[in-house]
Amino acid sequence: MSSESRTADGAVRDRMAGVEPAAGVAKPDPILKASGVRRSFGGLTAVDVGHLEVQRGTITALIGPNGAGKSTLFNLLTGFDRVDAGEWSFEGRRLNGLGGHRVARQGMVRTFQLTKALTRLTVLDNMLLAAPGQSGEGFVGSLLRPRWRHQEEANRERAMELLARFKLDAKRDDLAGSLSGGQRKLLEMARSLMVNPSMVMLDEPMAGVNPALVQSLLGHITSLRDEGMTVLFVEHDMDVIMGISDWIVVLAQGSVIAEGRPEDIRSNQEVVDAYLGAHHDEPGASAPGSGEEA
Ligand SMILES: Nc1ncnc2c1ncn2[C@@H]1O[C@H](COP(=O)(O)OP(=O)(O)OP(=O)(O)O)[C@@H](O)[C@H]1O
Repeated sequence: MSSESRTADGAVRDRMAGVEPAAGVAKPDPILKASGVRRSFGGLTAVDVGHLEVQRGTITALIGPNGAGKSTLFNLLTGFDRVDAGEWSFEGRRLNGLGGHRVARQGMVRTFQLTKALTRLTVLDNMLLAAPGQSGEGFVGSLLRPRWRHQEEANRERAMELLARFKLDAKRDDLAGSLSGGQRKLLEMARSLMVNPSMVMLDEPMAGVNPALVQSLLGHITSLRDEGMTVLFVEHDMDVIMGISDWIVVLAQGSVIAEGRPEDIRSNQEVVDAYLGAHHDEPGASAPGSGEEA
């Protein structure tokens, strides 16, 4: 770990010092706040979150058993699904009713459990499609061409920078469909950074990734935090969760049942009973339902 990273870790710990490990607890400087967020599918309540705050500049893990509502909560907060009730704000701005693209423009982006890379486009085109203000070029576009050309050049430069950072620059002209599962995850992460977000939400970034790339992905996630971004991620692998998270939020049956630092969560009997079970002490063990593919 670099000394820069140690400093960032320390800074995060200082900011979280004194925060009670309790479900719904207020944070000193929350970037995201949600209250009373509910979503049902027929008779099933998938999400029912009383209150949740995410501290700026942290890596926060959202964990819980299969069907706990983690992906649904991600979808709701990022404008990919509609709440039945509740409200939430990002950087103090209410996000209710905004669709995914508008949420991303506010600085909060997400990746998907199943990567959304467009397999028949090149790696570079996938990046460019995620660029801000990307709307295709119609008749009006052709009139505005000079201004757009400048924007396009800036987007291309940013895309190449990010591809280099994620070691995908040599693959820029390959079809995204030819990438391995792990490389697609890297592409997904790189794409999400095209809009210069202040918060990234990663839905199972390690699922289906071989162990060598897991290390690389972990390094990238830590770097995002060390550069000041806030990371909220869903993950099943307990080693990853305990090793990388500054804070952990536990969801069960749609509600937050516990929050805290990794050591708080490890010793929380309710969480152990509800989720971790016998798995939490076994090195390399994944929690139930991790669905690991590689
Ligand atoms: N579009 C939908 N229609 C009906 N039920 C849904 C829909 N989306 C999610 N659900 C249900 O809502 C509950 C929460 O699902 P969700 O996918 O959010 O859980 P999760 O915690 O992300 O699970 P996993 O760890 O398996 O990905 C589940 O019971 C699921 O079957």
